[in-house]
Amino acid sequence: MSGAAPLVLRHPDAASVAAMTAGRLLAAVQDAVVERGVAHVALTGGSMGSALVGALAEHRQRGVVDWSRVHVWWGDERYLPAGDDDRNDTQNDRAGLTSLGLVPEHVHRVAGPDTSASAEESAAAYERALREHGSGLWDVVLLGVGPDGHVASLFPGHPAQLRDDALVVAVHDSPKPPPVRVSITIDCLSNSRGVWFVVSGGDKADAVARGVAGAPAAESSAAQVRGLERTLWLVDEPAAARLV
Ligand SMILES: O=C1O[C@H](COP(=O)(O)O)[C@@H](O)[C@H](O)[C@H]1O
Repeated sequence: MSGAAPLVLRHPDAASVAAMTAGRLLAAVQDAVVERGVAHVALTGGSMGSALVGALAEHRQRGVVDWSRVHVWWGDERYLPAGDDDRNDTQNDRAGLTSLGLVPEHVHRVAGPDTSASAEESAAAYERALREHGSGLWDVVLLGVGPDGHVASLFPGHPAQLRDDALVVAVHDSPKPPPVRVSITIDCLSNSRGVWFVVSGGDKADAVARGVAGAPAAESSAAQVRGLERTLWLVDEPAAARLV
C-alpha cells in the first residue's frame, strides 16, 4: 500500500486526544498558510470530530492562525437538510466551528435534500467544488473511525467503499443511520499530506488494531487510507488497548 506507514500517538483519554490534536492542527494549518498561502482541511463527524472542533475553539493560540486563508471541507456528510441535528456540519458548528473566524465561502458544506435533487447530485456538486480547489490535495484529513472500521461514510463490504471512479460518492443503505450519505472516496482522502485518525473509547479498540495493522478492505476502511507524508493514529488508551 502506498503512503506513509501509520504512527500511533497514545493519550490518556479522549479530552487529551482532542486537545493535543487541536494544537497539532493549528501548527499544521499555520505551516500550510505560510508555505502555500492557503490550507485545506477535511473535518470529520462523530464523537471525536466535534470534540476536536471544541478543543480548537477553546485553544488559547487559535488566534495565531490566519483563518481567512483556511478552507474546511467534510470527509462525509449525512444527507439531511441544512441545520439538521444529525448532520456532521451542524454538530461541528455547535461545537465551535462558527467561532473560529473562517470566511463563510471557505466552509464547504455538502448539499442536503433541501438544496439538491439527490445524493448523487450533491456528490457531483461537491466533487466540482473540490476540483475548483485543486482536486482535494489536502493538508490534513481528519477521520473518526467506527467500531466496524468505517471512515467517512465508507463501510467495509458496502458497494460504495472502494469506488475509485469519483472523488465523491453517494452512499445508500448505510449500515449506520441515517441511510443516505455523501462521502469522499478512499483515493481522494489519501491525497493528503497528513491523514490523522482521531479515536477514543474501548469500543473502537478492535477497529484501531485492524486499521493500524493494515487489515484488508473487508475488515477495515481505515486501513486503506494513508497520508502522503504522515499517517497518524491519535488515540486514547482504551482505543489503543488491542495494539500489539
Ligand atoms: O457516521 C459517522 O461515523 C464516524 C465515526 O463516528 P463515531 O461517533 O463513532 O466517532 C464519523 O467519523 C463519520 O464522519 C460519521 O459520519
